[in-house]
Amino acid sequence: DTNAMLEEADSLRLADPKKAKQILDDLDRESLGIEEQYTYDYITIYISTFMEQNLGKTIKRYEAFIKRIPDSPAKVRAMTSLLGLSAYKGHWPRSFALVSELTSLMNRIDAHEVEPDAYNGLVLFYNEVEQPDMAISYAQKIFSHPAATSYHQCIALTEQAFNLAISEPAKISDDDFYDAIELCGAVPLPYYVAVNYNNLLDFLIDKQAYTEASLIVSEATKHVEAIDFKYLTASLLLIKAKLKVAASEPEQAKQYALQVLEADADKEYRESLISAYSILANIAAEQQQYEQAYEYEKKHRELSVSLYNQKVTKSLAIQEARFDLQAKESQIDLLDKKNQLLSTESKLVKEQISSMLLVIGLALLVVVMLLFWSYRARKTQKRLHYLASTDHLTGINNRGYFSEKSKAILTNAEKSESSVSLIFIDLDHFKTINDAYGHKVGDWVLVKVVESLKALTAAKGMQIGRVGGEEFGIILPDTDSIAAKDFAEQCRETIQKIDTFDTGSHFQVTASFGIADTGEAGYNLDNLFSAADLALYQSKKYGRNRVCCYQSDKIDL
Ligand SMILES: Nc1nc2c(ncn2[C@@H]2O[C@H](COP(=O)(O)OP(=O)(O)OP(=O)(O)O)[C@@H](O)[C@H]2O)c(=O)[nH]1
Repeated sequence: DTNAMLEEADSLRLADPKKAKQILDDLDRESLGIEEQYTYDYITIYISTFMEQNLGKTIKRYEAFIKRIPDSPAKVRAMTSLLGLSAYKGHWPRSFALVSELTSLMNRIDAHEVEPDAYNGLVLFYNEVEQPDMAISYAQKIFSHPAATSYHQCIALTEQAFNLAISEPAKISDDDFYDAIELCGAVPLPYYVAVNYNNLLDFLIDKQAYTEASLIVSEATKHVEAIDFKYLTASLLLIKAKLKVAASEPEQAKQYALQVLEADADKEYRESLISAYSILANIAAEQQQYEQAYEYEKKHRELSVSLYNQKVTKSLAIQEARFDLQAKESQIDLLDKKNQLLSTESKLVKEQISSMLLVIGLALLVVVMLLFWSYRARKTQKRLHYLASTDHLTGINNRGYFSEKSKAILTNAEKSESSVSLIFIDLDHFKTINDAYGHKVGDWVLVKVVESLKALTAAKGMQIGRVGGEEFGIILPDTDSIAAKDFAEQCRETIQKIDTFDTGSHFQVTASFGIADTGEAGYNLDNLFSAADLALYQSKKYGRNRVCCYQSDKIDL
């Protein structure tokens, strides 16, 4: 199973890099999933750190890898390893930038499984740059992290105890170190067990608990010797020397101090050396070996100055890197704020536009509604006018409106001194039709008569109206009674020809006509109406179905 092989290589990468490499070589990288390929590449670079012993090259590989791959857990791991190497190399600007990139990457993605590794990396980094508070805060993230193993917990406990001993010694006790020793022993991480013993001894000596310290020295020696790491050996020897000084055993103190010088012949761990020279100088002075004391004191001073310079250089570089990063971050912050401002502004503009559109929309709606209302009002007005002016049954003007129109025609005619004629038409024996065939047939006759009259009056400027139940009027502009009489005859004949077949009965429809013109009756409407009425009366009187004209002296038959 390729994934199981990859996991095995991963777990062996620190303990047995050669074996891990062997496993990777046996693996077909292309057969892995994309995330697994990233892990494969990460382990390859990680192993190369040990195999090639060329940190510069490894760092370049990590940088290229980080650039190449997308946000992923493997990227978190690579950045964590790179952070360790960069700090070790004293590349402070890059280290601080990496810390910020790493923490933001972890916020962006779900890197749950690899987070404890990253936190460990951050703890060690803040240790290195002497920011104990930050180291402690990341250690605490590990304690509560569900993916943290006892490996992570061991490192976190060790670093927390170490940093608390520096920043807040009142807050911790021997137990904190013993907890770390127990946990690291169970993993097992013998290196960290030894580190914790040394740290505990330093802590005890700092608070002058010499007896307590003496009791665990032999146990500590066992663990430190098992590791065989120069730095640890030198610090433990120094601890022993300090204890002998405290126990007023200068000869033994001197022996241990001299062993420190031997253990760190390359002068790599100057802090132990400096303290050892200081102890040696004091003892020599007490023993009145002043020349010797002077020599030790000289070495002590030299190393102190050199360490001090080294520390100052490092601290300055760290400060500068932190300052640069802060400056960059505040620049980015400023840019962010500017962008936020811009986006708020554009949002505001958008909102203004949309509220303007809303206002325009509302205005349009109001206009449309007003138009609609006025349209409705006009329609209603028209309808009311129609209802007020029209006869329901026949659809022609009713008496009132017919009179109005006639009046207007007369007024105009009077101005132009032209003739106007009025014809009154009254159906004959209509009551008999109603009585004999029913009211509905009577209605049918009325409609039929109007239809025939309308056909005759159409397009001649004449107006027709229903002036009574079975009585109609026609007003004829520019027409004298002679022409009107001809027209009336036409009407009379048309009515007479109405075929009542559709009613289911056969009967004759006739009408009587009365005509008056302005030449005889004048332009007064009432007079004209009365004159036409009179002529109509004459038609009825002389046998119906005929046309009579009004003449001021006589009625023309
Ligand atoms: N079916 C119907 N009958 C109507 C309508 N309006 C009036 N009438 C009838 O018309 C008849 C008019 O009768 P009269 O005034 O006595 O006149 P006539 O029977 O036509 O006799 P003459 O006019 O003398 O020839 C009445 O019976 C009215 O009820 C209507 O809208 N429909």
